[in-house]
Amino acid sequence: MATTLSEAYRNHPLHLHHIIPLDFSSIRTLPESHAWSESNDSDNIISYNESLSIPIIDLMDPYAMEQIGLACEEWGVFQLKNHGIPLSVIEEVEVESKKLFSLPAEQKLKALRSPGGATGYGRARISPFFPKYMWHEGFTFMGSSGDAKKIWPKDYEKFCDAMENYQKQMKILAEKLSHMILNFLGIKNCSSSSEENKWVGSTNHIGAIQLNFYPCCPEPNRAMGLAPHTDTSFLTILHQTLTNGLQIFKDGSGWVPINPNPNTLVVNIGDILYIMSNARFHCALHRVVVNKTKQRYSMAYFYGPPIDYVISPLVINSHVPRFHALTVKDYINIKAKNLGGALSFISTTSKNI
Ligand SMILES: O=C(O)CCC(=O)C(=O)O
Ligand SMILES: [Fe+2]
Repeated sequence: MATTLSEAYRNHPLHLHHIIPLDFSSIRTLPESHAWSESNDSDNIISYNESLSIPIIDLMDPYAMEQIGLACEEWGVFQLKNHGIPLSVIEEVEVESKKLFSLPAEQKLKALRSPGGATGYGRARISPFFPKYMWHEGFTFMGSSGDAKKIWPKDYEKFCDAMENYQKQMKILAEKLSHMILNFLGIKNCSSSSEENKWVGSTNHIGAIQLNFYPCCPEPNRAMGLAPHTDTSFLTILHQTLTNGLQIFKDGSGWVPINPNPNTLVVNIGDILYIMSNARFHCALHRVVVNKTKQRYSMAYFYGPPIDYVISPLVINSHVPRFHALTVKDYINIKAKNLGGALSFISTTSKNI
């Protein structure tokens, strides 16, 4: 699976300086290379406010499907409790991620992502689109992590077991949520749907884990943990440790924090579902800000259709399709070149295509 995703990235290899993270353990002041202008932040951050809170949905609630659908329309993101993933599975992943990121830089670099690769250790893949570097390091894998074996040739088993369990659980949850969301959209009743959505629940899908680490930052107001982006996935399920930082952009309101709640996962829709919903759902633009005294970790699971699947708006009714149909691979290629401009690139009303 990693190979097929790499096929999509191979045409857009990155320079090494966009892959190798800073060795944060030796840094005491914010380097110019990581100093973003102040204006991107404080004015725009909305503090936590009852009327502007991301919905928390109980998966056991009999009306969960409707609540999820409404949250996707209004926010493109929601928090999920009673999700069924055992706490021990999440705790182990947290322990193993912390172990990984606390290793000396030279050990982590043994698993450095290759320039055209999709998996391994490194900066966020969106780095080349921004003038400054992010206060972040990450580790990506799909299926069993061969890269963990490069880091720990003998002791990789605990890490790999924890990650495999987490991935298995995340896949089950992602399938369940995908069925609910497609049902909400009425896709189940659409004549061509059963063929089109066969990837949900099959082994023929893309499932990737992204471990993120945001070290303490000497000048958090001038730094950026993860710059604004949307995920390419169908949907993303995220566990965050108990440090604030994740924010979602809401038109007319600005950046709204998604503060961590114990035993609660964050679910956001990705570009592929946004396209399939014909823009009925909200596009979940998000970013991460950093902290002076608290480290932050997150573990994202990206779920989506296989690379050769044709994505197109499925909710047409009397509406005009707002996007051109294209394969996942072609969309990944367009996004690798355009990032935030990718959706307008495939828009039926834009002049780009
Ligand atoms: O760290 C987070 O909370 C968000 C991570 C994220 O957006 C990503 O990995 O795509
Ligand atoms: Fe993201």
